[in-house]
Amino acid sequence: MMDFPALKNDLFLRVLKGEKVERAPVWCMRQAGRYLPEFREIRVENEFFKVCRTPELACEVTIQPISRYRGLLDAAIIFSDILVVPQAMGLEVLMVPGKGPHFPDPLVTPSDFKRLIDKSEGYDPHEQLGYVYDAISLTRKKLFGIVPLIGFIGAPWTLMAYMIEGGGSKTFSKAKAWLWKYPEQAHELLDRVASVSIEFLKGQVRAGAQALQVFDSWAGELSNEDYLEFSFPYISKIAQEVSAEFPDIPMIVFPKGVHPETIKEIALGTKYTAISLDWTIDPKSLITELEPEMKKINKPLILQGNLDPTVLFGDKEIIQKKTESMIKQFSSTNHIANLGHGMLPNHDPEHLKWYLEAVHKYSQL
Ligand SMILES: Cc1c2[nH]c(c1CCC(=O)O)Cc1[nH]c(c(CCC(=O)O)c1C)Cc1[nH]c(c(CCC(=O)O)c1C)Cc1[nH]c(c(C)c1CCC(=O)O)C2
Repeated sequence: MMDFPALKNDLFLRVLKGEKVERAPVWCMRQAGRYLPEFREIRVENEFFKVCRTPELACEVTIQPISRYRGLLDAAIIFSDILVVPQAMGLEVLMVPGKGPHFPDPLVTPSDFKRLIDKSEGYDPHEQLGYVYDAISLTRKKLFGIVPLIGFIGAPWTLMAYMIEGGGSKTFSKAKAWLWKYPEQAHELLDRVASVSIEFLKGQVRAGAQALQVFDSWAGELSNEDYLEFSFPYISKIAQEVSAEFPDIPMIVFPKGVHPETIKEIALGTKYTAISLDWTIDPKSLITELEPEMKKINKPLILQGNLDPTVLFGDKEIIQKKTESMIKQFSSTNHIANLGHGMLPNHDPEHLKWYLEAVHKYSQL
C-alpha cells in the first residue's frame, strides 16, 4: 500500500464500521459536477472523458466541492464515470452535451460479443483503467487527509443496460428484451462485466480508495424476482470477492428504485457494509422491519441517503425542515446522510450548503 497523509476526519469510515458517532457524516452523489461554476469552467476547455482521463483534472474537480464547502463534507468521491468500464472492454462511449452518454455501436445481438475485449494475451481491461488509479493516488495526496476518498463502479446490470441501449432510455426495452430472448448470453455478459469490475475495484483500493460504492442506477427497471436473477448474483459476487481480499474496505451499494423487499435481500444476503436508499424508500418502516433480522445475523444495519434531490430547489426553510425530518427517520440506526440520487446541473450551490449545514445541526447527538 502507498503512503498517504494521515486521515483527519474519519467520521464516514467510523459509521461504516458500525460505530456510534457524534453526528451523521454527509456527502452527495454527483457532488462534483455541473451545478458548480468552477466545474463548468474546467469543462469549457476539456471534454468530459478528457477530465476523467487526466489525473490532474480529475483530482482538481474531485476536490472542488471539498474546498468550497470547507468542513461540511465528510467524504470525496473520485471524479470518473461508470461507463469507463464498457470503454475498457472495447466499446466506444461519447458524452453528448445536453443528451448524456452515447454508444455509437451498442451491442445489438450476442454476436456483437466479438467486439468485446476481455483479459487476453497482452490486454487486460482493468489495466486500461490505469488513469483512474493514477487519479485516485494523486487525489489521496492532494486531499491531505481532510476526508476519505471513495472509489466506485456501475453494477453489471446497469452497465449492460447502457451497453445494449446505447445510452439513456425511458423503458430500457432493448436491454430488457435480452433477458428474455438471450438469457444465457445475458448472464455471460453480466459475468464478464462483473469480472472486470472486481479487478477494477481492487485496483482502486490498491491506488488508495478508502471506501467503494456500486451504483445500480437502473435496478428499479427489474421486478424483485428478475433483480434476484440478473443483478443480485453479480453485485453479490463483486462484494464477496473484493471483501475477501480487502476485508477492511467498506462497500456501499445503491440499488436505485428497487422494492423494499429487494433491499432486505441485499442487506441480509450480501457482504455490502451499507445500502444507499433513494428518496422513495421510507427509512423508518424499512429499519423497523430490517433491524431485528440484521441482529439475528449479527450485522449492523448501516444506511445512506435519502433526501429527494429536488428538495434543494426549495428555500432555506424547507431544506432545513425536510432535512430534519429525514435525519429523524434514520435516527435509530447508523446513518450516512446523502441525497436519494445525484445533484442536478441546475441546483444552486448555495442551497447544497444549507443542506449540509442542516445535516450537521440536526444529526448532532
Ligand atoms: C448512471 C451513471 C452514469 N455515471 C454515474 C452513474 C451512476 C450514478 C447515477 O445514477 O447518477 C456515476 C458518476 N458520474 C460522475 C461521477 C463523479 C463523482 C461524483 O459523484 O461527483 C459519478 C459517481 C460524473 C459525471 N458523469 C456525467 C457528468 C455530467 C457530464 C458533463 O460534465 O458534461 C458528470 C459530472 C455524465 C453522465 N454519466 C452518466 C450519465 C447518465 C450522464 C449524463 C447525465 C448527466 O449529464 O448528468 C452515467
